[in-house]
Amino acid sequence: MSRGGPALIDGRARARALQRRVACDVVRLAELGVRCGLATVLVGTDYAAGAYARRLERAAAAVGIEHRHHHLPAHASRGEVLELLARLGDDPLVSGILVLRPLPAHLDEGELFTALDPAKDIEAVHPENAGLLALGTPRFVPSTPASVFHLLDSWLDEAGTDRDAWYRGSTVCVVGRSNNVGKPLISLASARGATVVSCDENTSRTGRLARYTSLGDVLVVAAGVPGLIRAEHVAPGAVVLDVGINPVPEPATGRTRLVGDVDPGAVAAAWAATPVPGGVGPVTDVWLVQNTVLAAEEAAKRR
Ligand SMILES: Nc1nc(=O)c2c([nH]1)NC[C@@H]1CN(c3ccc(C(=O)N[C@@H](CCC(=O)O)C(=O)O)cc3)C=[N+]21
Repeated sequence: MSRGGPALIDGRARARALQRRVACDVVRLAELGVRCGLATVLVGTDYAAGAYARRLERAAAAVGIEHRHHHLPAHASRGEVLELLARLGDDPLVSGILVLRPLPAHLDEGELFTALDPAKDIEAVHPENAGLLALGTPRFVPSTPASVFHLLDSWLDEAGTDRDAWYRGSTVCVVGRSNNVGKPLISLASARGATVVSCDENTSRTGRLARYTSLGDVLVVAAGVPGLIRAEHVAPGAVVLDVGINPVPEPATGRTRLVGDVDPGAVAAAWAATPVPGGVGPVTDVWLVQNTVLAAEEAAKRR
């Protein structure tokens, strides 16, 4: 390569390849009389959540599965949301349910997640599914952390590495410890036999972030802080995966632009890195649809 710098891991191309596979699965299941349906639930008007619901709408259509979006007002009561979740749980045409985040402050996220039918909980937020994932025996792998490892696994395969041996000899550093991304990433890295380092905002606040991130042969950043990771945080030859999608205003044009948690200059000495946009993000919607198809297949086996 003449350009220098790291190889870019193309999330859009990998998302398209995954989408083709899922579309074939949908056809195969339809021939067996199995139908797949995704239900998304949005309470209120969060912009990012609404935008993600529209992405999922397109992802569902692209593989030929049903999608129904349920939009409740921001003041919807706990009882109204629970009633909707129960109805979706009973609906045989719904195989997967996604409750968009963030929820309005008056709703208890944990209570709603626990009310989901675990067999339809395609983001693994129900305690049973979160527990299975932590034990290393997941029913569903949640889409964002799954996408990170899908990109990483496929990158290692294309590079001709013995993936299992490589993970066992490597350190994966995860920045961010959210329930939906950081914690499942720790479980997935552990399941591959990697040495795992977990940092959160306290590591950064107390000035120790670079000390730990520079240990990572893999550095995954899911902090939601634009440009948090700079060159001094990245080990030469590392693979860097950026989960951040931060909207920042462009004063020149008056528009907003998406930037990651990794400063573009940070990865100059890395082996490979995911861009934002076009890295982890595009794989997530296809993965979620794949989980919806998997849920339908499992439900059919039980009947
Ligand atoms: N329960 C729940 N699960 C979520 O996963 C969830 C959520 N709630 N609430 C909203 C956020 C937001 N989110 C995005 C995922 C992918 C892109 C994405 O693919 N972005 C493109 C760029 C799109 C553009 O350029 O506008 C990219 O990264 O290349 C964006 C946003 C998932 N979220």
